[in-house]
Amino acid sequence: MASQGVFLVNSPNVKYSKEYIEADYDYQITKVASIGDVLMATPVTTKLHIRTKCQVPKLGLMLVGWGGNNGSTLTAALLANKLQLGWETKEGMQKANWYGSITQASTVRLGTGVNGQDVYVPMSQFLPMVDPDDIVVDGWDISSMNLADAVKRAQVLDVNLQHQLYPFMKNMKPRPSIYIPDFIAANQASRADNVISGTKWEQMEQIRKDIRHFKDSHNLDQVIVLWTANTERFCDVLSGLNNTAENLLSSIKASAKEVSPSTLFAVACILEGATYINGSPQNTFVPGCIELAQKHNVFIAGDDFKSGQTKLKSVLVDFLVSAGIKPVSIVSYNHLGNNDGQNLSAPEQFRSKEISKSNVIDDMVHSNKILYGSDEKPDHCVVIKYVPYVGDSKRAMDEYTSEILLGGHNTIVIHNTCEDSLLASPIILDLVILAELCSRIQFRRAEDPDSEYCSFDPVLSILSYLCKAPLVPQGTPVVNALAKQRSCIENILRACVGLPPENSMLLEHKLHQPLITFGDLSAPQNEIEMQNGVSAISGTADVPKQVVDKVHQHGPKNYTRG
Ligand SMILES: NC(=O)c1ccc[n+]([C@@H]2O[C@H](COP(=O)([O-])OP(=O)(O)OC[C@H]3O[C@@H](n4cnc5c(N)ncnc54)[C@H](O)[C@@H]3O)[C@@H](O)[C@H]2O)c1
Ligand SMILES: O=P([O-])([O-])O[C@@H]1[C@@H](O)[C@H](O)[C@@H](O)[C@H](O)[C@@H]1O
Repeated sequence: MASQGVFLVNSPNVKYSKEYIEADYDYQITKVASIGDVLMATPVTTKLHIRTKCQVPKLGLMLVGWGGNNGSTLTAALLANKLQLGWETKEGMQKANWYGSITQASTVRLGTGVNGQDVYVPMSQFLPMVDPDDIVVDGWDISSMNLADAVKRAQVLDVNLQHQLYPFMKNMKPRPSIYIPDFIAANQASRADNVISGTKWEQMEQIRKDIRHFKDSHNLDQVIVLWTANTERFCDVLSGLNNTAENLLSSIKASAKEVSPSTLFAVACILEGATYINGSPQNTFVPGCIELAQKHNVFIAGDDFKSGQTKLKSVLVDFLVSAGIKPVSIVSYNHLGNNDGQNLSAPEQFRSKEISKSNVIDDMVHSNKILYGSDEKPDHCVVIKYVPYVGDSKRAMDEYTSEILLGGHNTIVIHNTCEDSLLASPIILDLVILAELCSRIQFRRAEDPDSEYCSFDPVLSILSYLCKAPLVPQGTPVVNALAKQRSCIENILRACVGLPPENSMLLEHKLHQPLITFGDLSAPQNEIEMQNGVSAISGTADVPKQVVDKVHQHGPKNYTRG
Protein backbone atom coordinates (compact mmCIF):
# COMPACT_ATOMS: atom_id res chain seq x y z
CA MET A 1 0.00 0.00 0.00
CA ALA A 2 1.50 3.36 -0.92
CA SER A 3 0.62 6.26 1.34
CA GLN A 4 0.89 9.80 0.04
CA GLY A 5 1.17 11.31 3.51
CA VAL A 6 4.11 12.95 5.20
CA PHE A 7 5.24 11.35 8.43
CA LEU A 8 6.69 12.00 11.86
CA VAL A 9 9.10 9.64 13.57
CA ASN A 10 7.97 8.71 17.05
CA SER A 11 11.29 8.23 18.83
CA PRO A 12 13.19 9.79 21.73
CA ASN A 13 16.19 9.78 19.35
CA VAL A 14 14.56 12.13 16.85
CA LYS A 15 13.92 15.84 17.44
CA TYR A 16 12.10 18.23 15.15
CA SER A 17 12.63 21.95 15.32
CA LYS A 18 12.09 24.85 12.96
CA GLU A 19 15.73 24.71 11.90
CA TYR A 20 16.69 21.04 11.94
CA ILE A 21 15.58 17.46 11.96
CA GLU A 22 18.03 15.81 14.35
CA ALA A 23 18.59 12.10 14.92
CA ASP A 24 20.81 10.01 17.15
CA TYR A 25 21.68 7.02 15.02
CA ASP A 26 23.59 3.80 15.62
CA TYR A 27 25.56 3.16 12.45
CA GLN A 28 26.43 -0.52 12.31
CA ILE A 29 28.97 -2.28 10.13
CA THR A 30 30.74 -5.63 10.23
CA LYS A 31 34.52 -5.45 10.31
CA VAL A 32 36.27 -8.48 8.79
CA ALA A 33 39.85 -9.45 9.54
CA SER A 34 41.85 -12.45 8.29
CA ILE A 35 43.49 -14.61 10.89
CA GLY A 36 45.37 -17.21 8.88
CA ASP A 37 42.76 -18.63 6.57
CA VAL A 38 39.97 -17.75 8.99
CA LEU A 39 37.90 -14.59 8.57
CA MET A 40 36.92 -12.90 11.82
CA ALA A 41 33.73 -10.83 11.56
CA THR A 42 33.17 -8.22 14.27
CA PRO A 43 30.00 -6.06 14.48
CA VAL A 44 30.98 -2.43 15.06
CA THR A 45 28.58 0.36 16.08
CA THR A 46 29.31 4.08 15.73
CA LYS A 47 26.89 6.39 17.53
CA LEU A 48 26.23 9.32 15.25
CA HIS A 49 24.22 12.51 15.61
CA ILE A 50 22.82 13.57 12.24
CA ARG A 51 21.13 16.87 11.54
CA THR A 52 19.35 18.06 8.41
CA LYS A 53 18.61 21.71 7.85
CA CYS A 54 14.89 22.03 7.12
CA GLN A 55 15.00 25.24 5.12
CA VAL A 56 15.56 24.46 1.43
CA PRO A 57 17.43 27.16 -0.51
CA LYS A 58 16.32 29.17 -3.52
CA LEU A 59 18.22 27.01 -6.00
CA GLY A 60 19.63 27.89 -9.39
CA LEU A 61 20.71 25.26 -11.93
CA MET A 62 23.17 26.13 -14.68
CA LEU A 63 23.48 23.57 -17.46
CA VAL A 64 26.58 23.33 -19.62
CA GLY A 65 25.17 22.25 -22.97
CA TRP A 66 21.82 23.86 -22.13
CA GLY A 67 20.69 23.82 -25.76
CA GLY A 68 21.31 20.12 -26.20
CA ASN A 69 18.72 17.36 -26.24
CA ASN A 70 19.02 16.72 -22.49
CA GLY A 71 19.30 20.36 -21.47
CA SER A 72 16.35 21.51 -23.54
CA THR A 73 14.26 18.49 -22.56
CA LEU A 74 14.90 18.96 -18.84
CA THR A 75 14.04 22.65 -19.11
CA ALA A 76 10.84 21.73 -20.95
CA ALA A 77 9.98 19.15 -18.30
CA LEU A 78 10.49 21.67 -15.48
CA LEU A 79 8.14 24.10 -17.22
CA ALA A 80 5.56 21.49 -18.23
CA ASN A 81 5.31 20.25 -14.65
CA LYS A 82 5.35 23.72 -13.13
CA LEU A 83 2.61 24.89 -15.49
CA GLN A 84 0.80 21.54 -15.09
CA LEU A 85 0.48 21.30 -18.84
CA GLY A 86 -1.58 18.74 -20.70
CA TRP A 87 -1.44 18.12 -24.45
CA GLU A 88 -3.25 16.09 -27.05
CA THR A 89 -1.44 13.06 -28.43
CA LYS A 90 -2.61 10.33 -30.77
CA GLU A 91 -3.26 8.19 -27.67
CA GLY A 92 -5.30 10.93 -26.02
CA MET A 93 -4.57 13.63 -23.41
CA GLN A 94 -1.12 13.47 -21.84
CA LYS A 95 -0.28 15.34 -18.61
CA ALA A 96 3.15 16.43 -17.44
CA ASN A 97 4.87 14.04 -15.03
CA TRP A 98 8.28 13.23 -13.59
CA TYR A 99 8.42 9.53 -14.46
CA GLY A 100 12.01 8.31 -14.30
CA SER A 101 12.88 10.52 -11.33
CA ILE A 102 13.46 8.62 -8.07
CA THR A 103 12.89 11.74 -5.99
CA GLN A 104 9.64 12.71 -7.74
CA ALA A 105 8.13 9.43 -8.89
CA SER A 106 9.44 6.71 -6.59
CA THR A 107 8.45 5.72 -3.07
CA VAL A 108 10.36 4.39 -0.09
CA ARG A 109 9.05 1.75 2.32
CA LEU A 110 8.55 3.54 5.63
CA GLY A 111 7.56 0.52 7.69
CA THR A 112 4.75 -1.87 8.62
CA GLY A 113 1.20 -0.69 9.11
CA VAL A 114 -1.21 -1.71 11.87
CA ASN A 115 -2.46 -4.58 9.71
CA GLY A 116 1.06 -5.76 8.87
CA GLN A 117 0.99 -4.18 5.43
CA ASP A 118 3.92 -2.30 3.90
CA VAL A 119 3.57 1.49 4.10
CA TYR A 120 5.37 3.54 1.42
CA VAL A 121 5.91 7.26 1.21
CA PRO A 122 7.22 9.36 -1.71
CA MET A 123 11.02 9.68 -1.57
CA SER A 124 10.56 13.46 -1.80
CA GLN A 125 8.72 13.36 1.54
CA PHE A 126 11.49 11.66 3.46
CA LEU A 127 13.41 14.88 4.06
CA PRO A 128 12.78 18.47 3.02
CA MET A 129 13.85 18.63 -0.63
CA VAL A 130 13.83 21.37 -3.26
CA ASP A 131 10.59 21.46 -5.24
CA PRO A 132 11.43 21.22 -8.97
CA ASP A 133 8.87 23.97 -9.61
CA ASP A 134 11.10 26.39 -7.70
CA ILE A 135 14.36 25.69 -9.56
CA VAL A 136 15.63 28.60 -11.69
CA VAL A 137 17.48 27.44 -14.84
CA ASP A 138 20.22 29.03 -16.94
CA GLY A 139 23.29 27.77 -18.76
CA TRP A 140 25.80 27.83 -21.51
CA ASP A 141 26.04 26.38 -24.99
CA ILE A 142 28.48 26.76 -27.88
CA SER A 143 25.32 26.94 -29.98
CA SER A 144 23.42 30.20 -29.71
CA MET A 145 20.05 28.66 -30.48
CA ASN A 146 17.31 29.68 -28.03
CA LEU A 147 15.75 26.94 -25.94
CA ALA A 148 12.41 26.93 -27.75
CA ASP A 149 14.12 26.26 -31.07
CA ALA A 150 16.50 23.84 -29.36
CA VAL A 151 13.49 21.78 -28.21
CA LYS A 152 12.36 21.75 -31.85
CA ARG A 153 15.85 20.79 -33.02
CA ALA A 154 16.02 17.96 -30.50
CA GLN A 155 12.85 16.31 -31.89
CA VAL A 156 12.21 14.66 -28.53
CA LEU A 157 8.90 16.12 -27.33
CA ASP A 158 5.39 15.94 -28.77
CA VAL A 159 4.74 18.86 -31.10
CA ASN A 160 1.65 19.95 -29.16
CA LEU A 161 3.78 20.25 -26.04
CA GLN A 162 6.48 22.07 -27.97
CA HIS A 163 3.90 24.60 -29.17
CA GLN A 164 2.63 25.25 -25.64
CA LEU A 165 6.17 25.72 -24.33
CA TYR A 166 7.47 27.90 -27.17
CA PRO A 167 6.48 31.30 -25.73
CA PHE A 168 8.02 30.39 -22.37
CA MET A 169 11.33 29.20 -23.80
CA LYS A 170 12.02 31.44 -26.79
CA ASN A 171 13.76 34.05 -24.67
CA MET A 172 15.99 31.54 -22.92
CA LYS A 173 19.37 32.14 -24.55
CA PRO A 174 22.46 30.07 -23.61
CA ARG A 175 25.44 32.04 -22.43
CA PRO A 176 28.55 31.82 -24.68
CA SER A 177 30.75 28.93 -23.65
CA ILE A 178 34.29 27.63 -23.73
CA TYR A 179 34.94 25.84 -27.02
CA ILE A 180 38.14 23.90 -27.64
CA PRO A 181 37.59 21.89 -30.86
CA ASP A 182 40.27 19.35 -29.99
CA PHE A 183 38.15 17.91 -27.18
CA ILE A 184 34.94 17.08 -29.07
CA ALA A 185 34.21 15.64 -32.50
CA ALA A 186 34.99 17.81 -35.51
CA ASN A 187 31.37 17.31 -36.62
CA GLN A 188 30.34 19.66 -33.79
CA ALA A 189 32.11 22.67 -35.29
CA SER A 190 29.02 23.82 -37.20
CA ARG A 191 27.20 24.41 -33.89
CA ALA A 192 29.90 26.58 -32.41
CA ASP A 193 28.62 30.14 -32.99
CA ASN A 194 28.42 31.14 -29.31
CA VAL A 195 31.90 30.91 -27.84
CA ILE A 196 34.09 32.80 -25.35
CA SER A 197 37.50 34.04 -26.48
CA GLY A 198 40.64 34.73 -24.46
CA THR A 199 43.14 32.66 -22.52
CA LYS A 200 41.98 29.59 -20.60
CA TRP A 201 42.27 31.52 -17.35
CA GLU A 202 40.20 34.40 -18.79
CA GLN A 203 37.59 31.94 -20.03
CA MET A 204 37.42 30.25 -16.65
CA GLU A 205 37.07 33.64 -14.96
CA GLN A 206 34.21 34.47 -17.35
CA ILE A 207 32.39 31.32 -16.22
CA ARG A 208 32.87 32.46 -12.62
CA LYS A 209 31.38 35.84 -13.50
CA ASP A 210 28.43 34.13 -15.19
CA ILE A 211 27.75 32.08 -12.06
CA ARG A 212 27.87 35.18 -9.86
CA HIS A 213 25.68 37.14 -12.30
CA PHE A 214 23.06 34.37 -12.40
CA LYS A 215 23.08 34.00 -8.61
CA ASP A 216 22.81 37.74 -7.95
CA SER A 217 20.23 38.51 -10.63
CA HIS A 218 17.83 35.88 -9.28
CA ASN A 219 18.70 36.42 -5.63
CA LEU A 220 19.60 32.74 -5.32
CA ASP A 221 20.90 31.06 -2.19
CA GLN A 222 22.76 28.36 -4.09
CA VAL A 223 23.81 27.45 -7.63
CA ILE A 224 24.51 23.95 -8.94
CA VAL A 225 26.26 23.53 -12.28
CA LEU A 226 25.80 20.35 -14.31
CA TRP A 227 27.65 19.31 -17.49
CA THR A 228 25.29 17.90 -20.09
CA ALA A 229 27.40 19.11 -22.99
CA ASN A 230 29.11 16.83 -25.49
CA THR A 231 31.31 13.97 -24.43
CA GLU A 232 34.94 15.06 -24.55
CA ARG A 233 37.96 12.91 -25.25
CA PHE A 234 39.94 11.94 -22.16
CA CYS A 235 42.69 14.40 -21.30
CA ASP A 236 46.20 13.34 -20.35
CA VAL A 237 46.84 13.11 -16.62
CA LEU A 238 50.44 14.14 -16.07
CA SER A 239 52.64 15.05 -13.14
CA GLY A 240 53.20 18.77 -13.24
CA LEU A 241 50.13 19.33 -15.45
CA ASN A 242 47.04 18.40 -13.43
CA ASN A 243 48.11 15.98 -10.73
CA THR A 244 47.73 18.57 -7.98
CA ALA A 245 45.46 21.58 -7.43
CA GLU A 246 48.42 23.92 -7.65
CA ASN A 247 49.68 22.38 -10.88
CA LEU A 248 46.20 22.45 -12.41
CA LEU A 249 45.76 26.14 -11.62
CA SER A 250 49.21 26.87 -13.03
CA SER A 251 48.40 24.87 -16.17
CA ILE A 252 45.22 26.89 -16.68
CA LYS A 253 47.18 30.13 -16.26
CA ALA A 254 49.59 28.80 -18.91
CA SER A 255 46.67 27.79 -21.17
CA ALA A 256 48.03 24.25 -21.26
CA LYS A 257 46.60 22.29 -24.17
CA GLU A 258 45.47 19.33 -22.07
CA VAL A 259 43.09 21.30 -19.83
CA SER A 260 39.60 20.62 -21.18
CA PRO A 261 36.52 22.88 -21.19
CA SER A 262 34.81 20.59 -18.69
CA THR A 263 37.72 20.87 -16.27
CA LEU A 264 37.74 24.65 -16.69
CA PHE A 265 34.05 24.65 -15.76
CA ALA A 266 34.78 22.41 -12.77
CA VAL A 267 37.53 24.70 -11.50
CA ALA A 268 35.32 27.76 -11.98
CA CYS A 269 32.56 26.13 -9.94
CA ILE A 270 34.87 24.99 -7.17
CA LEU A 271 36.34 28.49 -6.87
CA GLU A 272 32.76 29.88 -6.76
CA GLY A 273 31.62 27.28 -4.21
CA ALA A 274 29.09 25.83 -6.64
CA THR A 275 28.48 22.08 -6.75
CA TYR A 276 29.62 20.65 -10.11
CA ILE A 277 28.19 17.46 -11.60
CA ASN A 278 29.56 15.72 -14.70
CA GLY A 279 26.89 13.98 -16.75
CA SER A 280 29.36 12.80 -19.39
CA PRO A 281 32.06 10.12 -19.34
CA GLN A 282 35.24 12.15 -19.86
CA ASN A 283 37.83 12.45 -17.06
CA THR A 284 36.91 16.00 -16.08
CA PHE A 285 37.89 15.34 -12.49
CA VAL A 286 41.63 15.03 -12.89
CA PRO A 287 43.49 14.56 -9.59
CA GLY A 288 44.23 18.28 -9.28
CA CYS A 289 40.54 19.08 -9.70
CA ILE A 290 39.56 16.63 -6.97
CA GLU A 291 42.22 18.06 -4.68
CA LEU A 292 40.89 21.57 -5.34
CA ALA A 293 37.36 20.44 -4.46
CA GLN A 294 38.65 18.86 -1.24
CA LYS A 295 40.55 22.04 -0.33
CA HIS A 296 37.49 24.24 -0.93
CA ASN A 297 35.04 21.66 0.44
CA VAL A 298 32.86 21.95 -2.67
CA PHE A 299 30.77 19.00 -3.90
CA ILE A 300 31.69 17.35 -7.19
CA ALA A 301 29.96 14.30 -8.65
CA GLY A 302 29.75 12.13 -11.76
CA ASP A 303 30.49 10.59 -14.22
CA ASP A 304 28.07 9.94 -17.08
CA PHE A 305 24.33 9.69 -16.42
CA LYS A 306 23.23 6.07 -15.89
CA SER A 307 20.07 6.11 -17.91
CA GLY A 308 19.30 3.05 -20.00
CA GLN A 309 21.37 0.16 -21.36
CA THR A 310 24.01 0.45 -18.61
CA LYS A 311 21.41 0.89 -15.88
CA LEU A 312 19.74 -2.36 -16.93
CA LYS A 313 23.17 -4.03 -17.07
CA SER A 314 23.84 -3.04 -13.46
CA VAL A 315 20.65 -4.88 -12.51
CA LEU A 316 20.92 -7.94 -14.76
CA VAL A 317 24.55 -8.78 -13.98
CA ASP A 318 23.83 -8.31 -10.26
CA PHE A 319 20.89 -10.72 -10.54
CA LEU A 320 22.86 -13.33 -12.52
CA VAL A 321 26.02 -13.30 -10.40
CA SER A 322 24.13 -13.22 -7.09
CA ALA A 323 22.06 -16.15 -8.35
CA GLY A 324 25.25 -18.13 -8.91
CA ILE A 325 24.88 -17.89 -12.69
CA LYS A 326 28.08 -16.96 -14.56
CA PRO A 327 27.82 -14.33 -17.27
CA VAL A 328 30.64 -15.12 -19.71
CA SER A 329 29.78 -12.84 -22.63
CA ILE A 330 28.02 -9.48 -22.67
CA VAL A 331 27.56 -7.64 -25.94
CA SER A 332 25.94 -4.23 -25.77
CA TYR A 333 25.15 -2.64 -29.10
CA ASN A 334 23.16 0.48 -29.65
CA HIS A 335 22.50 2.95 -32.38
CA LEU A 336 21.02 6.41 -32.18
CA GLY A 337 20.75 9.43 -34.39
CA ASN A 338 20.90 12.43 -32.10
CA ASN A 339 23.74 14.92 -31.81
CA ASP A 340 25.20 12.95 -28.91
CA GLY A 341 25.39 9.98 -31.24
CA GLN A 342 27.01 12.10 -33.93
CA ASN A 343 29.64 13.33 -31.48
CA LEU A 344 30.22 9.75 -30.30
CA SER A 345 30.79 8.64 -33.88
CA ALA A 346 34.29 10.06 -33.53
CA PRO A 347 36.75 7.51 -32.12
CA GLU A 348 38.16 9.51 -29.21
CA GLN A 349 34.72 10.55 -27.97
CA PHE A 350 33.42 6.99 -28.38
CA ARG A 351 36.40 5.75 -26.32
CA SER A 352 35.30 7.93 -23.39
CA LYS A 353 31.83 6.40 -23.51
CA GLU A 354 33.15 2.86 -24.06
CA ILE A 355 35.12 3.12 -20.83
CA SER A 356 32.16 4.29 -18.73
CA LYS A 357 29.87 1.67 -20.26
CA SER A 358 32.36 -1.13 -19.78
CA ASN A 359 33.48 -0.79 -16.16
CA VAL A 360 29.96 -1.07 -14.77
CA ILE A 361 30.17 -4.84 -14.14
CA ASP A 362 33.47 -4.91 -12.25
CA ASP A 363 32.12 -4.77 -8.67
CA MET A 364 29.57 -7.51 -9.32
CA VAL A 365 32.09 -9.82 -11.00
CA HIS A 366 34.64 -9.26 -8.22
CA SER A 367 32.01 -10.14 -5.58
CA ASN A 368 31.89 -13.83 -6.53
CA LYS A 369 35.15 -15.76 -6.40
CA ILE A 370 33.25 -19.02 -6.83
CA LEU A 371 32.32 -18.04 -10.38
CA TYR A 372 35.33 -15.95 -11.38
CA GLY A 373 39.06 -16.44 -10.83
CA SER A 374 41.09 -13.45 -9.66
CA ASP A 375 41.68 -12.02 -13.15
CA GLU A 376 38.68 -13.57 -14.86
CA LYS A 377 35.74 -11.58 -16.18
CA PRO A 378 33.14 -11.89 -18.93
CA ASP A 379 33.86 -10.91 -22.50
CA HIS A 380 32.32 -7.47 -22.66
CA CYS A 381 31.83 -5.59 -25.88
CA VAL A 382 30.28 -2.13 -26.31
CA VAL A 383 29.23 -0.83 -29.71
CA ILE A 384 27.64 2.53 -30.52
CA LYS A 385 26.63 3.43 -34.05
CA TYR A 386 25.31 6.73 -35.39
CA VAL A 387 22.18 6.30 -37.48
CA PRO A 388 20.67 9.75 -38.13
CA TYR A 389 17.18 8.57 -39.02
CA VAL A 390 16.32 7.24 -35.55
CA GLY A 391 17.19 10.54 -33.84
CA ASP A 392 16.91 10.52 -30.03
CA SER A 393 15.07 7.19 -30.12
CA LYS A 394 18.02 5.00 -29.14
CA ARG A 395 17.84 1.34 -30.06
CA ALA A 396 19.79 -0.84 -27.63
CA MET A 397 20.33 -4.54 -28.24
CA ASP A 398 22.05 -6.67 -25.62
CA GLU A 399 23.05 -10.30 -25.51
CA TYR A 400 23.98 -11.89 -22.16
CA THR A 401 25.39 -15.42 -22.36
CA SER A 402 25.92 -17.25 -19.07
CA GLU A 403 27.13 -20.63 -17.94
CA ILE A 404 24.60 -22.56 -15.88
CA LEU A 405 24.46 -26.01 -14.26
CA LEU A 406 26.50 -28.90 -15.66
CA GLY A 407 27.85 -27.10 -18.73
CA GLY A 408 24.54 -25.61 -19.75
CA HIS A 409 24.20 -22.11 -21.22
CA ASN A 410 21.59 -19.40 -20.90
CA THR A 411 21.39 -16.56 -23.41
CA ILE A 412 19.27 -13.49 -22.69
CA VAL A 413 18.62 -11.09 -25.56
CA ILE A 414 17.12 -7.68 -24.92
CA HIS A 415 15.85 -5.02 -27.28
CA ASN A 416 15.28 -1.61 -25.72
CA THR A 417 14.04 1.48 -27.55
CA CYS A 418 13.70 4.81 -25.83
CA GLU A 419 14.04 8.54 -26.28
CA ASP A 420 17.43 8.81 -24.59
CA SER A 421 16.80 12.34 -23.40
CA LEU A 422 13.52 11.36 -21.73
CA LEU A 423 15.51 8.88 -19.64
CA ALA A 424 18.37 11.24 -18.88
CA SER A 425 16.41 14.38 -17.99
CA PRO A 426 14.78 13.07 -14.78
CA ILE A 427 18.18 11.73 -13.77
CA ILE A 428 19.61 15.24 -14.11
CA LEU A 429 16.83 16.48 -11.82
CA ASP A 430 17.61 13.82 -9.22
CA LEU A 431 21.33 14.56 -9.33
CA VAL A 432 20.57 18.22 -8.61
CA ILE A 433 17.93 17.65 -5.91
CA LEU A 434 19.97 15.04 -4.04
CA ALA A 435 23.20 17.03 -4.31
CA GLU A 436 21.42 20.03 -2.82
CA LEU A 437 19.93 17.89 -0.04
CA CYS A 438 23.39 16.56 0.84
CA SER A 439 24.57 20.13 1.39
CA ARG A 440 22.08 20.40 4.31
CA ILE A 441 23.05 17.16 6.08
CA GLN A 442 25.77 17.09 8.75
CA PHE A 443 27.22 14.43 11.03
CA ARG A 444 29.06 14.29 14.33
CA ARG A 445 29.79 11.64 16.96
CA ALA A 446 26.81 11.40 19.34
CA GLU A 447 28.92 11.09 22.47
CA ASP A 448 30.84 14.24 21.68
CA PRO A 449 28.19 17.01 21.53
CA ASP A 450 30.80 19.76 21.38
CA SER A 451 32.62 18.26 18.40
CA GLU A 452 32.48 19.92 14.97
CA TYR A 453 29.86 18.70 12.55
CA CYS A 454 31.18 17.25 9.29
CA SER A 455 29.50 17.14 5.89
CA PHE A 456 29.61 14.49 3.17
CA ASP A 457 32.97 14.17 1.44
CA PRO A 458 33.24 16.67 -1.45
CA VAL A 459 33.26 13.68 -3.82
CA LEU A 460 29.56 12.93 -3.55
CA SER A 461 29.49 9.17 -4.05
CA ILE A 462 25.92 8.86 -2.70
CA LEU A 463 24.93 9.88 -6.26
CA SER A 464 26.44 6.67 -7.72
CA TYR A 465 22.94 5.32 -8.50
CA LEU A 466 22.64 8.06 -11.14
CA CYS A 467 26.06 7.57 -12.78
CA LYS A 468 27.59 4.92 -15.04
CA ALA A 469 31.11 5.52 -13.74
CA PRO A 470 30.64 6.68 -10.13
CA LEU A 471 33.25 9.12 -8.83
CA VAL A 472 34.16 8.05 -5.29
CA PRO A 473 36.56 9.39 -2.65
CA GLN A 474 40.06 8.01 -3.22
CA GLY A 475 40.53 4.50 -1.81
CA THR A 476 36.80 3.85 -1.33
CA PRO A 477 34.87 1.12 -3.18
CA VAL A 478 33.04 1.76 -6.46
CA VAL A 479 29.55 0.28 -6.29
CA ASN A 480 27.69 -0.19 -9.59
CA ALA A 481 25.01 -2.72 -8.58
CA LEU A 482 21.85 -0.67 -8.88
CA ALA A 483 19.99 -2.23 -5.93
CA LYS A 484 22.89 -1.49 -3.58
CA GLN A 485 23.15 2.06 -4.91
CA ARG A 486 19.48 2.72 -4.31
CA SER A 487 19.60 1.07 -0.90
CA CYS A 488 22.42 3.46 -0.02
CA ILE A 489 20.26 6.48 -0.77
CA GLU A 490 17.18 5.08 0.98
CA ASN A 491 19.04 4.07 4.14
CA ILE A 492 20.88 7.37 4.44
CA LEU A 493 17.52 9.15 4.19
CA ARG A 494 16.19 6.78 6.88
CA ALA A 495 19.22 7.42 9.10
CA CYS A 496 18.58 11.18 8.89
CA VAL A 497 15.20 10.62 10.53
CA GLY A 498 16.50 8.05 12.99
CA LEU A 499 15.05 4.96 11.31
CA PRO A 500 16.99 1.70 10.98
CA PRO A 501 18.11 0.55 7.53
CA GLU A 502 15.70 -1.52 5.50
CA ASN A 503 16.78 -5.16 5.82
CA SER A 504 13.86 -6.94 4.12
CA MET A 505 13.98 -9.65 6.77
CA LEU A 506 10.29 -9.34 7.75
CA LEU A 507 11.11 -11.72 10.59
CA GLU A 508 7.87 -10.66 12.25
CA HIS A 509 6.06 -12.70 9.61
CA LYS A 510 8.33 -15.73 9.70
CA LEU A 511 8.40 -17.00 13.27
CA HIS A 512 6.24 -19.78 14.66
CA GLN A 513 5.66 -17.73 17.83
CA PRO A 514 4.77 -14.00 17.98
CA LEU A 515 8.11 -13.06 19.52
CA ILE A 516 8.18 -9.73 17.73
CA THR A 517 5.56 -7.21 18.86
CA PHE A 518 4.68 -3.81 17.45
CA GLY A 519 3.76 -2.19 20.73
CA ASP A 520 0.65 -0.01 20.78
CA LEU A 521 0.06 0.74 17.13
CA SER A 522 -3.36 2.23 17.61
CA ALA A 523 -3.51 5.41 15.60
CA PRO A 524 -4.29 8.62 17.55
CA GLN A 525 -8.06 8.68 17.75
CA ASN A 526 -8.59 12.33 18.54
CA GLU A 527 -7.11 15.78 18.55
CA ILE A 528 -5.76 15.59 22.09
CA GLU A 529 -3.96 12.31 21.40
CA MET A 530 -2.59 13.66 18.12
CA GLN A 531 -1.61 16.93 19.74
CA ASN A 532 0.07 15.14 22.63
CA GLY A 533 1.53 12.60 20.22
CA VAL A 534 3.04 15.24 17.97
CA SER A 535 4.38 17.26 20.87
CA ALA A 536 5.72 14.11 22.51
CA ILE A 537 7.26 12.98 19.22
CA SER A 538 8.85 16.26 18.44
CA GLY A 539 10.00 17.15 21.95
CA THR A 540 8.89 20.66 21.08
CA ALA A 541 5.80 22.02 19.41
CA ASP A 542 7.86 23.05 16.36
CA VAL A 543 6.94 20.33 13.91
CA PRO A 544 7.84 21.01 10.25
CA LYS A 545 5.08 23.07 8.65
CA GLN A 546 4.57 20.55 5.86
CA VAL A 547 3.82 17.91 8.49
CA VAL A 548 1.48 20.07 10.52
CA ASP A 549 -0.37 21.11 7.37
CA LYS A 550 -0.83 17.48 6.35
CA VAL A 551 -1.89 16.42 9.87
CA HIS A 552 -4.35 19.28 9.87
CA GLN A 553 -5.50 18.27 6.42
CA HIS A 554 -5.83 14.56 7.16
CA GLY A 555 -5.59 14.20 10.92
CA PRO A 556 -8.19 14.97 13.64
CA LYS A 557 -10.02 18.14 12.78
CA ASN A 558 -9.08 21.55 14.26
CA TYR A 559 -5.54 20.31 14.95
CA THR A 560 -3.50 23.09 16.53
CA ARG A 561 0.22 23.24 17.14
CA GLY A 562 1.26 21.48 20.32
N1 LIG B 1 20.47 9.19 -22.20
C1 LIG B 1 21.24 10.24 -22.50
O1 LIG B 1 20.85 11.14 -23.21
C2 LIG B 1 22.61 10.28 -21.91
C3 LIG B 1 23.01 9.30 -21.00
C4 LIG B 1 24.27 9.40 -20.44
C5 LIG B 1 25.11 10.44 -20.78
N2 LIG B 1 24.70 11.37 -21.69
C6 LIG B 1 25.63 12.44 -22.03
O2 LIG B 1 25.01 13.69 -21.84
C7 LIG B 1 25.58 14.63 -22.74
C8 LIG B 1 24.48 15.38 -23.44
O3 LIG B 1 23.69 14.48 -24.16
P1 LIG B 1 22.67 15.12 -25.23
O4 LIG B 1 21.90 14.00 -25.83
O5 LIG B 1 21.94 16.25 -24.60
O6 LIG B 1 23.70 15.69 -26.30
P2 LIG B 1 23.52 16.92 -27.27
O7 LIG B 1 24.62 16.80 -28.27
O8 LIG B 1 22.13 17.03 -27.75
O9 LIG B 1 23.78 18.20 -26.34
C9 LIG B 1 25.07 18.61 -26.00
C10 LIG B 1 25.08 20.12 -26.10
O10 LIG B 1 26.33 20.58 -25.62
C11 LIG B 1 26.74 21.65 -26.42
N3 LIG B 1 28.17 21.79 -26.18
C12 LIG B 1 29.19 21.05 -26.67
N4 LIG B 1 30.37 21.49 -26.14
C13 LIG B 1 30.05 22.49 -25.28
C14 LIG B 1 30.80 23.32 -24.41
N5 LIG B 1 32.13 23.22 -24.32
N6 LIG B 1 30.14 24.23 -23.64
C15 LIG B 1 28.80 24.34 -23.72
N7 LIG B 1 28.03 23.59 -24.55
C16 LIG B 1 28.65 22.68 -25.30
C17 LIG B 1 26.31 21.29 -27.82
O11 LIG B 1 26.19 22.44 -28.64
C18 LIG B 1 24.95 20.65 -27.54
O12 LIG B 1 23.93 21.61 -27.60
C19 LIG B 1 26.47 13.85 -23.68
O13 LIG B 1 27.82 13.93 -23.26
C20 LIG B 1 26.00 12.42 -23.49
O14 LIG B 1 26.98 11.45 -23.75
C21 LIG B 1 23.48 11.32 -22.26
O1 LIG C 1 22.97 5.11 -20.46
P1 LIG C 1 23.17 4.08 -21.51
O2 LIG C 1 21.91 3.79 -22.27
O3 LIG C 1 23.88 2.87 -21.04
O4 LIG C 1 24.22 4.75 -22.54
C1 LIG C 1 23.81 5.61 -23.55
C2 LIG C 1 24.52 5.12 -24.75
O5 LIG C 1 24.01 3.84 -25.05
C3 LIG C 1 24.27 6.05 -25.91
O6 LIG C 1 24.94 5.56 -27.04
C4 LIG C 1 24.80 7.41 -25.56
O7 LIG C 1 24.53 8.25 -26.62
C5 LIG C 1 24.14 7.97 -24.34
O8 LIG C 1 24.84 9.15 -24.00
C6 LIG C 1 24.16 7.02 -23.18
O9 LIG C 1 25.43 7.06 -22.59
